[in-house]
Amino acid sequence: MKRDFDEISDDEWANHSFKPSRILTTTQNGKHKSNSSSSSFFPPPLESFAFKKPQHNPLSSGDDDCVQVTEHFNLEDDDVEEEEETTRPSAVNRGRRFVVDDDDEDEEVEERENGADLAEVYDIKSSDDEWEEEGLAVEDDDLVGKALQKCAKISLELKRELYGTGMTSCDRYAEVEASSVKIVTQDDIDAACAVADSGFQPVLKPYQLVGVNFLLLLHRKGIGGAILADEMGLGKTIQAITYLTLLKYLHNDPGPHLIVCPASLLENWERELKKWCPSFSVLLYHGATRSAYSKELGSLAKAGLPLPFNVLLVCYSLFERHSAQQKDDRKILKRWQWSCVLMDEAHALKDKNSYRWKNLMSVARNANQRLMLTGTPLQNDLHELWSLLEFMMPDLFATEDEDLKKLLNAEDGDLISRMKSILGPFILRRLKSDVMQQLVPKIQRVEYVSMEKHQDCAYKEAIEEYRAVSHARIAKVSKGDPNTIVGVLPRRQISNYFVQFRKIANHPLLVRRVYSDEDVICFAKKLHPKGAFGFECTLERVIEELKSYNDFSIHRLLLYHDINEKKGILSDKYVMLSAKCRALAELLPDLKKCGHRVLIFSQWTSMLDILEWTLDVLGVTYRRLDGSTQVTDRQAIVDAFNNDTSINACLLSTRAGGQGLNLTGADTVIIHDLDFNPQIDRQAEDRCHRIGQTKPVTIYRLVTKGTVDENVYEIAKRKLVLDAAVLESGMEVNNEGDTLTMGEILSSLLKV
Ligand SMILES: Nc1ncnc2c1ncn2[C@@H]1O[C@H](COP(=O)(O)OP(=O)(O)OP(=O)(O)O)[C@@H](O)[C@H]1O
Repeated sequence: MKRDFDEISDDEWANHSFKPSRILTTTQNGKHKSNSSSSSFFPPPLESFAFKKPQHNPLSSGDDDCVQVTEHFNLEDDDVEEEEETTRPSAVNRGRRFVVDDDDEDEEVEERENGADLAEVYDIKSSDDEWEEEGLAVEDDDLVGKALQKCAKISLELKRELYGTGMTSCDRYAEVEASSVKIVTQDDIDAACAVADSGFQPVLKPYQLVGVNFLLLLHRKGIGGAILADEMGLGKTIQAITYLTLLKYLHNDPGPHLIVCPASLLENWERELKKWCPSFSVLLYHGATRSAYSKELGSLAKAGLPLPFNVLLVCYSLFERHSAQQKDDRKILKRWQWSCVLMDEAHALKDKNSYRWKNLMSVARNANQRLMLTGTPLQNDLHELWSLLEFMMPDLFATEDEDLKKLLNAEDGDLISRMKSILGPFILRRLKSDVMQQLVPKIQRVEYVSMEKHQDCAYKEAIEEYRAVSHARIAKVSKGDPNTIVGVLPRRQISNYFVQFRKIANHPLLVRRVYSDEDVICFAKKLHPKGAFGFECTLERVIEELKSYNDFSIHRLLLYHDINEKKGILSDKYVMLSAKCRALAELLPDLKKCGHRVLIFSQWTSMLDILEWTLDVLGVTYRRLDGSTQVTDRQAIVDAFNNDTSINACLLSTRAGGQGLNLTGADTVIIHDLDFNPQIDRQAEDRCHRIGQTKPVTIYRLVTKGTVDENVYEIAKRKLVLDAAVLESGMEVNNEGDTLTMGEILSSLLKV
């Protein structure tokens, strides 16, 4: 079957976490006890964190903007694709900020400003006996426990610093508005950000000021990583930019900083940097001009000259591909000692085995600090969260992937509380409900829609077809339960069936049912002489290709080639064959009449095509943004939508349009098809529920009744329980209800 769900690759589907890794069982007598509550555990005294203004104001010196090229300059640096990159000793040692590796005492350690590495400062133990004394001994195979040991002292010290001695058991920094740590105040920010001739005066909200202090605190303590995980739209970008400004102002550190973000956000970052820190020079390293800059940067590096900018802004794709140009780019990036490598939407690093993770790590490992911004740090499971931790602090969290995977799949209440303790010192997360009482309300609605005859028949036919195929297969290979396909059908096939059911639940035109094989042969005969598939293509090949098309794709092809005979181009009534499109037909005109403006998200571009048709039929004006939209056009589309109230709607693919964009021109979000990963949908809904929104926001989730849509919704809800349990204080996992795997769902659907 031809792939027509462009936003999701086959690999992604195959690896999609449908597994119910979060059947959460709270152990009654958990083998491991959380160490964070150990009261017999007193860390060594720390230096004072009191804020001192520098004697010398770095802003007054023009030369301070110049940044030295690292001396570890190696033109022959290999890219990470060449296998053992991440374990190469030189890469590990070069920029190493602290060492906690128990048995490698000879490691070369770069001394910190205050003359000691973190392992020394926090007196991290090297032998089991010493841990035993502290009541923190763990078994050899307890990977989480080991990491917890390493974090415990850092954690306690930082918590004490933030909360005072009475509150060391607090799990997160959310409530630190009353924090005793005030390294900087708004006055300091005024002084640091003041630029002559600029009418703009940045004023941080109180919790944002806390966020900046949190980052400065970790920096002062020489902690090489941090995760700023405030909910979407609370201003992480602004806090990060202010922090970088203060590094220059307080610590005479003008960079260079490397900022990595999704392509859609490059322009927004450039704009916010210009607005909030106009004194920084920023180089956007992307698109056509990149190769020109690449040569220039390469020459600068070769000549050992300082970089002429404070911030280099790049997108994640630079770390994903294997083209010669991208390999060259990465080699160049590795040559500089970055002060801060900042990753926006850092959940993009949830897969430690991806090229993106490894390539970016090979650049970021040497940085003084790896700062991650994400409103959704916990995506599908704890294993993915660990990938983020390992990226942030490789020395602390690196471990054998396979062992960890097994361990973190066995999620339970005790493990979750231990993960909370591990995260404690490094993560700052505030929820909108915590800090922005004045933020407009968000109303959640789930619309269960009912299929009518055509769609219902299509769904039932698909069940019959797949049931017959899978039963034949089961009969052939298995003598076991005839009603389970798990372990009998290949995973990919289960996944394909599931996708087919999801498609029909979304729109029946996403499969071929209207056009028969005879129709297809007839169309092929018309299309072949027109060279629709190239003039060298044989008629047989055209027929074969067309047979793999869905109804909508054939309709579009006929439309394009103007072939409109009997049962040719479909009439508008076909677009209303889906329950969801009919729901839109009811909802959108009303919303338009009341002046509401709407964001409509789908995971599939082919579905967005059908939605365009639907909106045309309904007379709703719209813009569209998906993965195929030129990066240079994306901000213009966002601006056009936000500023032009005559545009009623914006169609977005959940992947390309769901992250980072500010679309406060809308006050309504429709999630047309839900993702298994609820964080993806959360990201999408917060495009308009954010600072700057003045109207209450309504979120509609469309779920087709009696289809796998309902299972996807259940799985997504369950995953949010884990998210709240790990990242929110006071929330606990519960054992109510099991989450089925995709295979189990299909088994029950296909059983006789
Ligand atoms: N203190 C402030 N004063 C004025 N505007 C602000 C302030 N803080 C944030 N904003 C504005 O609020 C909007 C949301 O901020 P931002 O994009 O930084 O949020 P975010 O947390 O990074 O969101 P996401 O997770 O969706 O990327 C932006 O338009 C930003 O300019």
